[in-house]
Amino acid sequence: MAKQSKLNNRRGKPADARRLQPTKRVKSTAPTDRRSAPTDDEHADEFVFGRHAVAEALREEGASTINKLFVQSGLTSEPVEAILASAKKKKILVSSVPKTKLDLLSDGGNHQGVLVAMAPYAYATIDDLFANAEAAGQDPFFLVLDNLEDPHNLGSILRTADAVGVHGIIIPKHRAVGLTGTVAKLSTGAIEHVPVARVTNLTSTIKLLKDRGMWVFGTAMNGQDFRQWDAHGAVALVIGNEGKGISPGVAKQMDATLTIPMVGHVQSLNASVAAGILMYQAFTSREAVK
Ligand SMILES: C[S@@+](CC[C@H](N)C(=O)[O-])C[C@H]1O[C@@H](n2cnc3c(N)ncnc32)[C@H](O)[C@@H]1O
Repeated sequence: MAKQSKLNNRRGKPADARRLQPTKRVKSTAPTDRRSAPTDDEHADEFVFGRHAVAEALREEGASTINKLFVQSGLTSEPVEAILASAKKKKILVSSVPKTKLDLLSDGGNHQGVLVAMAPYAYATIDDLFANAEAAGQDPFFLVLDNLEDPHNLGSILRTADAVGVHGIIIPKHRAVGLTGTVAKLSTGAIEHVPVARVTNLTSTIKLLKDRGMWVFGTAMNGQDFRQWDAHGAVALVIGNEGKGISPGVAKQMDATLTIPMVGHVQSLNASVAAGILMYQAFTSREAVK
């Protein structure tokens, strides 16, 4: 693709070379109160509950490991206010829920009106992703997942991403599936090798990637045939939500849009299938000698 030479000119300076992989959390902040979750509710599979345990978890862990704080609706007391202030300081999402929800998530435990959902894997930063590429001695190859909701899709995408040497995946913090136990299982170990960064605003993160010299490719039904895609250079591939596709704000940031041609009766492919096909096109073209 002609644009590739432009891409190479725009390439930014990579961050410091430090290989980074998502680390499985082993430290328990509240051994007596932590239990496995009964479901994949709220994209986490471990919960810490009870005022003391939650306060301690908030003190020791950051937004990279705590997915969300749940507080019983209408509960106001000094310890709860302190917990809320601590969550706000660490930019952790807070959700006000009925007591029955906390009863369910804590499996009938003594939650005292507060519970935090913990990510089973720590998230990386954008700098970590660049450092991962640099450590591999390669131009960065990232995936951006625009509000994927299905853990099966994220697990499957991680698995293919590992296979083709993706240096990192970027997901939004809100309204999207994160690194859960289900995702880890479906990734068949790939979650250990592909760093995932979780960001507050995908649009501004994509602007930042472009400022750092990346060429950003969207995916939709009205783009260029993906078989022409030469993914040499620093590239990010954006995959859209299962129902809505790529959101309008993110779509505006794309340097080009790729389409996998379809001749059948359905309107689009499953997100992880499309991601797999596109990742392999990137892999094949990046491997090819120019
Ligand atoms: C199930 S599709 C979303 C369909 C959505 N209704 C739309 O109009 O975009 C989920 C994502 O998979 C990718 N995708 C699916 N089929 C594709 C195709 N034929 N070409 C390119 N990307 C595709 C895109 O990233 C899309 O946003």
